[in-house]
Amino acid sequence: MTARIIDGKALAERVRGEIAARAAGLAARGEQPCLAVLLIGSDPASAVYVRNKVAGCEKAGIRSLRFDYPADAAPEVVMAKLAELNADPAVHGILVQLPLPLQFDEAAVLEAISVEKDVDGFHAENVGRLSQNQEAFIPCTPHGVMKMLESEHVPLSGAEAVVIGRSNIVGKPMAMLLTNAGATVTVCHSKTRDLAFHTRRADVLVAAVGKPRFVTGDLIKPGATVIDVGINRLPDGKLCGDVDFDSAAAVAGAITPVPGGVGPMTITMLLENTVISAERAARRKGL
Ligand SMILES: NC(=O)C1=CN([C@@H]2O[C@H](COP(=O)(O)OP(=O)(O)OC[C@H]3O[C@@H](n4cnc5c(N)ncnc54)[C@H](OP(=O)(O)O)[C@@H]3O)[C@@H](O)[C@H]2O)C=CC1
Ligand SMILES: Nc1nc(=O)c2c([nH]1)NC[C@@H]1CN(c3ccc(C(=O)N[C@@H](CCC(=O)O)C(=O)O)cc3)C=[N+]21
Repeated sequence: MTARIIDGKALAERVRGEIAARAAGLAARGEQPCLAVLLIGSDPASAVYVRNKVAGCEKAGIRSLRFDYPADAAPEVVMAKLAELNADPAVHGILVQLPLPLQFDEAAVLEAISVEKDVDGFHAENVGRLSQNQEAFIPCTPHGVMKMLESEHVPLSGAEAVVIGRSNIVGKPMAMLLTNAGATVTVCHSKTRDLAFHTRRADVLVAAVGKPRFVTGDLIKPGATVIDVGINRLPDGKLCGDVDFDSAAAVAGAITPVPGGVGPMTITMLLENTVISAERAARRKGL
């Protein structure tokens, strides 16, 4: 068996077309969507992602503001900028690229972003809303995964879903969304005693581990849908996922590639959240 490849890039293109149309409609009413991105430090991977986000905005007709700070920036300076952006009615979304340098209290920075502009969905209030299945900004990576599962008509109600990884930005919100969709969810992590026992039962397996080619074919149930969130840069400069693509594709029913899978959908969901925020602002102003 060879797995069907889930083309995240193609889906992202399609969804971005719809987002661009909504952005154009907003601009015509005088409310052009605008995303502010803050990058602190000079991590090369973060710089690439931020560049991709800004480019994605531009193509969709979303204005972007970029603020770069040195790695030794004072937290007060960044907090003051966040306060300014919170108060700026022309700004609809604010994103602080993670990870942050050590002098920053990450939770405090995320809390300092206004809930209405928290297009990453990392503010505690949005996290709480998601856990209660209330309307909230949903973190972009797991949201993108849900869109991919939806577009592939992968049944989730009653399905066994296994997420490897329990981070705040991927694993936990992923588990929450799958739970809300009716799956029976198991969250695995570095302390999990028998990983294969869990993963081999998964109809839907999401890998967010941060280890290149960690999930091999022998961990996968035949016919399962495998979602590879991992982005790992190999010594030769090539990008690879957390899933060993070749051995996995021989067992799985469907699989996402890296690159061209979850990554492009992550940025798409960021653009969508920014447009949603701008639509709410326009409605408040009666536009
Ligand atoms: N495509 C995209 O848009 C995005 C991709 N990523 C990528 O996804 C991956 C995960 O990101 P992120 O969640 O931020 O990473 P983290 O490092 O925060 O989390 C990794 C998780 O994997 C678990 N883990 C580590 N080793 C093992 C192991 N041997 N067995 C089982 N579980 C293990 C950790 O467990 P423990 O908690 O016990 O330490 C942790 O929960 C990375 O490759 C990252 O680059 C991230 C964000 C967006
Ligand atoms: N506040 C915050 N929000 C984030 O959403 C966030 C973050 N911090 N920190 C880091 C992770 C990582 N992340 C990615 C986004 C796009 C691609 C992406 O576009 N990937 C392309 C390839 C990119 C390349 O060529 O390097 C692909 O998979 O096809 C990858 C990873 C968002 N993150």
